[in-house]
Amino acid sequence: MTGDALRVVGVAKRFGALTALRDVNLHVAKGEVLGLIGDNGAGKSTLMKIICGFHRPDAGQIVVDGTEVVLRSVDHARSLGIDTVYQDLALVNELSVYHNMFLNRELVRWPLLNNRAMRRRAEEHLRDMGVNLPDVTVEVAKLSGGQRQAIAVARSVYSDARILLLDEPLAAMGAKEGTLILDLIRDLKERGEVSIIIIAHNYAQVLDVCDRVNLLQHGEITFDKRATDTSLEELTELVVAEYRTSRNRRRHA
Ligand SMILES: Nc1ncnc2c1ncn2[C@@H]1O[C@H](COP(=O)(O)OP(=O)(O)OP(=O)(O)O)[C@@H](O)[C@H]1O
Repeated sequence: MTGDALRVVGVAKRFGALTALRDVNLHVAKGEVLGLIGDNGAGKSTLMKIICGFHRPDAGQIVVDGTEVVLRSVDHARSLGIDTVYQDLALVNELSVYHNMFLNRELVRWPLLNNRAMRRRAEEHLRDMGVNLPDVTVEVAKLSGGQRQAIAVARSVYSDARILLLDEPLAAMGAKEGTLILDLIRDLKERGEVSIIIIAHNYAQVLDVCDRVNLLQHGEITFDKRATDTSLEELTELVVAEYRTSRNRRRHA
């Protein structure tokens, strides 16, 4: 399909004797938000790690903006605009919000860090993205999980990420914090510049914020529908049916 920011074509990945991904085909259009769901162990994280350059696939292609790429590392993927936001690893807790925003790309007024400029730009960017923090000089450790996640997403967008991978962005978050992240994702969607893949187990939230939903099962995408064409009942039934099948398989093994 033309206009896709990312296409994954026939991707397979084995870990020794275990086949984690068999033949994954997936696409995300520019500005689209795709929800990736699937049972525990279905291979969702493995797929994300391939897309962000951490794992090399054993077969298949990754196509970014219509060009096939061989991702050599996470940094290489990042240089192509693919970035992942992990729940816990995203930020350095001991540093301030604005230092985190500029981590590894600090603004310098030789021979010193240009703290004032970093602080001002961090404030502007966070405000622009609708992330309202009273003070960007505060240590990240003092913020809530939702605020930390929002800063991590804002940082990726600031560093020109065009394909953002969010692995369980709402896990272990209260309703208020989850709302902060969902609002941020909606805001990014409205701007239409960043394509987002979200792994999530909460299907109501997936339907709320995603344009399309893919189900990963037995190392393949077995379901691909627009969020408006499916329902919480259908998604729940798919996963329950999968659970029953695998339980029966285990019983008869
Ligand atoms: N580095 C690894 N070495 C060996 N096996 C692995 C490795 N990473 C993942 N696996 C295996 O690959 C399969 C898919 O794992 P993966 O973490 O991708 O699933 P998942 O869908 O993200 O699961 P969950 O929802 O529980 O996080 C599992 O059987 C897992 O044990």
